[in-house]
Amino acid sequence: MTETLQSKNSCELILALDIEEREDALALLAKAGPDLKWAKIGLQMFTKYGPDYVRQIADLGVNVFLDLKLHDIPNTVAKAIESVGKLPIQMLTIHTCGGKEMMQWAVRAQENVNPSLQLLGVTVLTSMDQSSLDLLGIRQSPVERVTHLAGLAKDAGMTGLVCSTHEVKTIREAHGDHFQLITPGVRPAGSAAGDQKRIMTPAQAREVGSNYIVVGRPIYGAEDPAAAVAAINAELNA
Ligand SMILES: O=c1ccn([C@@H]2O[C@H](COP(=O)(O)O)[C@@H](O)[C@H]2O)c(=O)[nH]1
Repeated sequence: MTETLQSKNSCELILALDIEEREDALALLAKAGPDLKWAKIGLQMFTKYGPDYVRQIADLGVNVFLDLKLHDIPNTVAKAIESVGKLPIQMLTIHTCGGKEMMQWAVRAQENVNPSLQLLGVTVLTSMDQSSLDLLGIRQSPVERVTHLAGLAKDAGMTGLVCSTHEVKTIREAHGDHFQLITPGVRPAGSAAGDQKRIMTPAQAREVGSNYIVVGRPIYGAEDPAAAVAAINAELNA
């Protein structure tokens, strides 16, 4: 599938495939049908099934977001991007808290290996709140921290971020449409938050200006995952 990155006014669903077995993930994608255009492969499935699994998912015709959250010294991150950047993926994550130099090396590696790959900088994980930052000794609120990391990411040449829906407006005010904003921690009304702390519904995410929402458990844990996908898409397109 040839992907087109979203404009500011539209918001698209990415399904997080944090599923135990490869066959179950493939069956879920088959059931979701053409309404689902993006699948996210994270550490759980990539560490178990590797690059061949990425190719298998891409062969189904969905765009692939490889969520490896790379965080290491600049050279190591750049080399990892040179490796996975050759896979049929449209998005890849690194951690912005790896620093400006790490992000600069990452951007250079991405531009060399796959110029159309959207590199995304993870800011403050959506599972964290003020008390999580306090425990780390970070004297900033989540929104202050995300805003600071967004500025660093922009200076390093990054054009995509992973943040929570709670920071989208602030980032848009500061940087306009510079960034593609991908927001996990999205929960349809009535769904369990689980470990997610900074959450909103799909409709609220679209309203604040997210380009993409990432949803996992409320879909693959639902009795009818295809219906859950349809309901979220209906909310995003209302
Ligand atoms: O800040 C972040 C960055 C990444 N994630 C990932 O998104 C999904 C969310 O899954 P749910 O089941 O909908 O909670 C998961 O793969 C995370 O690794 C995130 O949640 N927050």
